[in-house]
Amino acid sequence: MKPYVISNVGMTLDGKLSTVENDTRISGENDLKRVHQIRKDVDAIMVGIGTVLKDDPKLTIHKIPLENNKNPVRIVVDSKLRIPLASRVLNEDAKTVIATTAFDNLEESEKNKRTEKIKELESIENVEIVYSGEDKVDLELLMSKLSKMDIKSILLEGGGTLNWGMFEKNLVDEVRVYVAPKIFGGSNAPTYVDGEGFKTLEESVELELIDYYQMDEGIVLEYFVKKDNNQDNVDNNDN
Ligand SMILES: NC(=O)c1ccc[n+]([C@@H]2O[C@H](COP(=O)([O-])OP(=O)(O)OC[C@H]3O[C@@H](n4cnc5c(N)ncnc54)[C@H](O)[C@@H]3O)[C@@H](O)[C@H]2O)c1
Ligand SMILES: Nc1nc(=O)c(N)c(NC[C@H](O)[C@H](O)[C@H](O)COP(=O)(O)O)[nH]1
Repeated sequence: MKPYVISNVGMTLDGKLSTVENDTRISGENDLKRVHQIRKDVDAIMVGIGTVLKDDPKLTIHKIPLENNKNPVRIVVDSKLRIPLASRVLNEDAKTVIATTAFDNLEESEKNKRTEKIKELESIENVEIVYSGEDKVDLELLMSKLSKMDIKSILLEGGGTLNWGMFEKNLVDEVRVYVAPKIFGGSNAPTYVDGEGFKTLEESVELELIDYYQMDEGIVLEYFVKKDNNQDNVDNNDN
């Protein structure tokens, strides 16, 4: 079994997640409230280390009242443990899982640096480190470990590289995108799904429209990710 994954982004009409200079003012105020409602509905929020380094997000519920809810678990996919200790995502507002990789194949000095960083991270009360794969995080293994940690639903917020990793492994179940009436341009600007890319239509992700509606000055599009049959069988066999 794996957690149910909802991918949500704020995107410009030309598919960008920020400008080339990392201006990320895309969603309007009501859309941010929509995003925080999803945060309230899920067990965890997941981002890649690139997003933490660029945005320093809090990844807590603060645009709508938290009421008696707890903040969702924050998951940062960070294969080389680059996360700065001062990151807001490491504060005491919620539990934080750092998803990283084994590193016994590294040479001595690198190994020592990792061990040092792990000691510093583990000294932070609400931080847990989860190891999956080598070089880059094995996202399928991570999903299975998170499911065993009672994380049954995840809001995947991005960025484009992590979104690619998750789509490539067919780990996304739902897509919700706010499309702003803006054009950022820039072949180097981050897009919704970056990474290697599918080579053929057959390999690509197929979506089934659930709903669409206006929001602020933009429009929200919601889809299910179509799963091919044998993938469903695989999921069932995991039960
Ligand atoms: N507008 C939005 O909704 C939104 C949401 C999130 C991020 N962003 C923007 O996206 C940009 C960050 O995106 P990004 O692509 O640079 O970084 P990212 O946040 O996607 O993090 C990717 C990094 O995660 C690590 N990683 C480890 N294992 C991985 C795996 N198996 N697959 C993929 N990544 C793995 C790697 O270090 C990789 O470089 C920033 O500009 C941020 O503002 C925008
Ligand atoms: N849906 C959405 N619309 C945007 O316009 C935008 N810039 C983000 N960015 C996603 C990123 O993961 C964090 O949502 C923000 O960086 C702010 O996060 P916080 O409020 O600090 O938790 N997400």
